[in-house]
This record gives sequence, C-alpha cells and structure tokens, in this order.
Amino acid sequence: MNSRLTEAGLFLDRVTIALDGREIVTLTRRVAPGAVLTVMGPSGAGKSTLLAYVGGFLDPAFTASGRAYVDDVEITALKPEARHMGILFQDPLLFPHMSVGGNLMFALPQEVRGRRARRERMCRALEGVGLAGLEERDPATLSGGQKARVALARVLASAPRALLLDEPFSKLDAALRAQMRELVFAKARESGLPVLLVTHDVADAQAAGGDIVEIGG
Ligand SMILES: Nc1ncnc2c1ncn2[C@@H]1O[C@H](COP(=O)(O)OP(=O)(O)OP(=O)(O)O)[C@@H](O)[C@H]1O
Repeated sequence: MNSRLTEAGLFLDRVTIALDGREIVTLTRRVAPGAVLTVMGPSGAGKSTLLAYVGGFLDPAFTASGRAYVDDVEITALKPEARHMGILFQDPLLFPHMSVGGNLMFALPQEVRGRRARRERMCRALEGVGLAGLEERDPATLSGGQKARVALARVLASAPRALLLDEPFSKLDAALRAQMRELVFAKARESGLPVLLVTHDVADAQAAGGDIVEIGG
C-alpha cells in the first residue's frame, strides 16, 4: 500500500479541505527534507487552514480528505502531539513566566533524560540561533528579533519532523526579517526538515527558493 512512498520529507496526497461544502484547498505536493514549499494566496484563501490540517488541529467546521505523510509514515489520523510538527506563528508566543532557558527546556523531548543532558541540549539550541548565554533572561527583556530567535530555538529543540510556518517573519523589520528567514531556512536544511511556509511576501518566497503553491484567488 505504501509502495509509492519511497522518499523522505512531507507528502500531501490529494489533500482536499472544504468549508460548508465548498473546496477551498486541493493539492498534492511533496516537500523534500530541507526544502521549502511556500503557500501564497489572498486573505481568507485557506493558507492557515492547510497548516492546521498538516498540524492536526483543523477546526471541525472544515471537512478534509486525502492523506499526509512524513518520512513515509502516514500522519493523517494522528493527534497533533504525535505528529511532531515545529510550528511558528507571527508572534513568538514565549511563556512569559519562564526564563528563556525554561522555555526551551519545556520543549525538549522526554527522551532527553537527566538534568545535565537537558541543560546541555538547551544551551546548544540557544547557541544555534546566536543567543548563547541568554538562558537566564526573562523573555520580556528581549528585543523582537531575539524573541523570534528564541521561538525558533524552542521549536528546533523539540526535535520536530517538519516545520509549519505561518507568517513567522511578518512582524520583524526588513533587515531582521531577511536575517531571520535565512536562519530558519539554514536550520531547516541543516536538520533536513521539510518546511511549509505561509507568507504574503514575495521576497520570503524568493529567499525560500523552493516551489510556490497558490491557494484561492
Ligand atoms: N474556525 C473556523 N470556522 C469557520 N470558518 C473558518 C474558521 N477558520 C477560518 N475560517 C474561514 O476559512 C477560510 C480560510 O481561512 P484561513 O485562515 O485559512 O485563510 P488564510 O488564507 O490563512 O488567510 P490570511 O491570509 O488572512 O491569514 C476563511 O474564509 C475563513 O473565514
């Protein structure tokens, strides 16, 4: 049954999402490890809805058919937490009552055992986004760019199998935005993570360098 699934990455097989009987998304795409599929289209077209489908948190108002796979494993019926998706939104959504390090520790997989190993993993994740030494900081004291990096480090620390990015750069100014997207795409390549990127910004799509899918319109 799985004979056609011979490649790693994210595979969306005849995914159709409908709202009130009307199809708003229909697509078949493969996203290779480290590659980015950019999802564009007008407001209300269904871009975030597609991410919700892949993440497993589609609102019951929608109906969906088709299948989703990560590394040849079907995830269509799995609960969100069993899909291991790394999700970034417009806002970094850091836990305000935890230090930067605490935010990362919280996201580490349970398989990373022992205080020392967990701390080491957390420090390495921070270092990986250029924020070594900031583990004790209160997130409220960070700049917007630093918060975005912590959010990325937290997602990467969770050992995701794919990244779902919903306008993650849109609140950053132009220079930071360019830096941040380069960092995200570099990390995705380094970790071999397929990426679904929702954006309105053509420059994001160009920087991503992968396929672009247009929804709606
Ligand atoms: N929970 C929900 N119940 C019913 N309809 C919804 C729900 N969430 C979204 N919608 C509708 O589904 C459609 C797709 O919404 P979605 O948020 O996916 O669009 P989008 O392309 O991401 O838009 P934007 O670019 O503005 O973020 C819209 O018509 C929206 O009004």
